[in-house]
Order: sequence, then C-alpha cells, then structure tokens
Amino acid sequence: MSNCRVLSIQSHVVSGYVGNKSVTFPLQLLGFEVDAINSVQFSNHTGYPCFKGQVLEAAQLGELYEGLKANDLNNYTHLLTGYIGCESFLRKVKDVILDLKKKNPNLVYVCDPVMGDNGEMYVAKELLPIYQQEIIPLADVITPNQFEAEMLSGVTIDSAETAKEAMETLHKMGAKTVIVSSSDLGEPDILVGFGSSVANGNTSAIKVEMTRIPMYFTGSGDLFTAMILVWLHRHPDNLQVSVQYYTSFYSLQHLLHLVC
Ligand SMILES: Nc1ncnc2c1ncn2[C@@H]1O[C@H](COP(=O)(O)OP(=O)(O)O)[C@@H](O)[C@H]1O
Ligand SMILES: Cc1ncc(COP(=O)(O)O)c(C=O)c1O
Repeated sequence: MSNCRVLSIQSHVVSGYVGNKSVTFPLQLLGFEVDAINSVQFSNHTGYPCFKGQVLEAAQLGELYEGLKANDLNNYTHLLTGYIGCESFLRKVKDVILDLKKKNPNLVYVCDPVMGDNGEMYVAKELLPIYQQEIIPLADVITPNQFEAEMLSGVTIDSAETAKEAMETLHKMGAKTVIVSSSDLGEPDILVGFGSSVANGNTSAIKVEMTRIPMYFTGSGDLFTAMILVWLHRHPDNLQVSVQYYTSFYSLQHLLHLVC
C-alpha cells in the first residue's frame, strides 16, 4: 500500500463513467486513498442530447474545503483536477491549490484542463484564460487532449514539430510536465501521444503511437490522467513508461470493455 492521498476535483454523473466516477475505483485499486469533490452533478455526460443537474460555485467548493481544513483532513500527496463547470469554481480551485501546496510543499498537482474535443468546447469559454493565466502556472503535470493543447498554446498541432512547439509554450506558462493524451496527425488508424518534461533545465520528450479504435469515447481522458498520476508517482523519471502503461494496457482494456 502506498501512503498516497489524492484530492480529486471533477464531475459526477449519475449514469455512466466520466470524472470522479471513472477515476475513483481505479485509483483505489492501485492503492491510492481518494477524496472526491464533485464540481458538478449531472444526470449523464454532456455528449448526450441533453443533460440535467447542478453546477457547484466557488462558495460551495470553499465550504467543503473549509470543512476538511477545520478537521485537519486536508492532508494530500496529490491534487487531481478535471471537468470544472463554471468560472468562479475554477478561480476557487486556485485558492485550494495554493493552500494545499502551503500545507504540503511536495504536493503533486495533476491538471486535466478539460474544455472540449474535436474542435468543440463543452465548457464555458471563460475557463480558457483562467487555465492559461492562473491554473497551469501552478501545475506539475497537465494532460490536455489535442484540441485543449491547441486552445491553451495557440499552436495548431499537425506534426511532431508543432506538438513540440505547443508543449514548449505550455512549459513557458509554468507546467513542468506536459502530456498531449492523443492527437490526430492525419493517419486514419493511428493516434499519437506526446510528452515533455522539464527538470533542472533539461527537457525530455517522448512520442507514443496508438492504434485508433474507430469510435468516440467519453471519459477515457479522465482515466488517462488518473493513470498518469499513478505511473509518474511510481516512475517519476520515466515519462515513456507512464504514458505507455495507459496506452498499451489500460486503454485497450477499458475501451474493449466499453465496446463489448
Ligand atoms: N478512439 C480511440 N482509440 C484508441 N485509443 C483511444 C481512443 N480514444 C481514446 N483513447 C485512449 O484514451 C486516451 C485518452 O483519450 P483522449 O481522447 O486523448 O482524451 P480526452 O477524452 O480528454 O479527449 C488516449 O491516450 C488513448 O490511449
Ligand atoms: C460531465 C463530464 N465530465 C468529464 C468529461 C470529460 O471526458 P473525457 O475524459 O472524455 O475528456 C465530460 C466530457 O464530455 C463530461 O461531460
């Protein structure tokens, strides 16, 4: 068993598996203690024809965090954030990051800047500048998909060179490790993941090719980020093994399970 405790701030859905529903059990299976704060509570993910539910605001996050703090329960080794439903909540997440880092200077913050996919945003556009200016500068690891990496960096990714340029821009924004979970570089059967890490002034970069299943999956990015958290904890100096762990093993198992 590890002594790892994760505070996971992301969505809850009643039906299906995205956000906290998709990461809690896998993290627990891998020996991580998980405390979940739900940024929204929706009937189902936003890709359905409709969804119903509630979006938490800053004050509600503040209240939950204050409760943890008042009981000295805010002891975490990792913070994981994903789908956030509104601007005020995301600004409050910044206060939580700063407070958790004050309490544990070694806290690892893993941020999935969930905003959209395939050219379309599924959160309010006001979240973008907050990620760029306030959240990413505090992140140890970020895991955007191709669309999110492009939105955040302003660089269109259509080759390994432009992926590198986008990741360098995101490093300059403050993220120590950048992982582009998947990108479509024009090959119909292949998705390409990229990773880049800066430590002591040196940058190490990796590229992983994956066989594309001709379907669209929701929630795979959330699970991907959680597994990156685990594998970077186990292999802090080996980005390759961390990304490959998910792409070669977890994703196939998870996706085939969904398909079957
Ligand atoms: N169509 C697919 N075929 C194969 N693997 C996929 C597919 N969609 C997602 N994955 C796996 O899930 C991971 C995360 O998915 P991705 O689509 O990049 O994230 P997001 O859900 O945030 O857009 C990818 O790195 C890949 O391993
Ligand atoms: C409520 C909710 N949470 C999380 C996500 C993120 O899913 P993914 O892991 O595919 O980025 C979505 C995407 O539609 C969503 O609707």
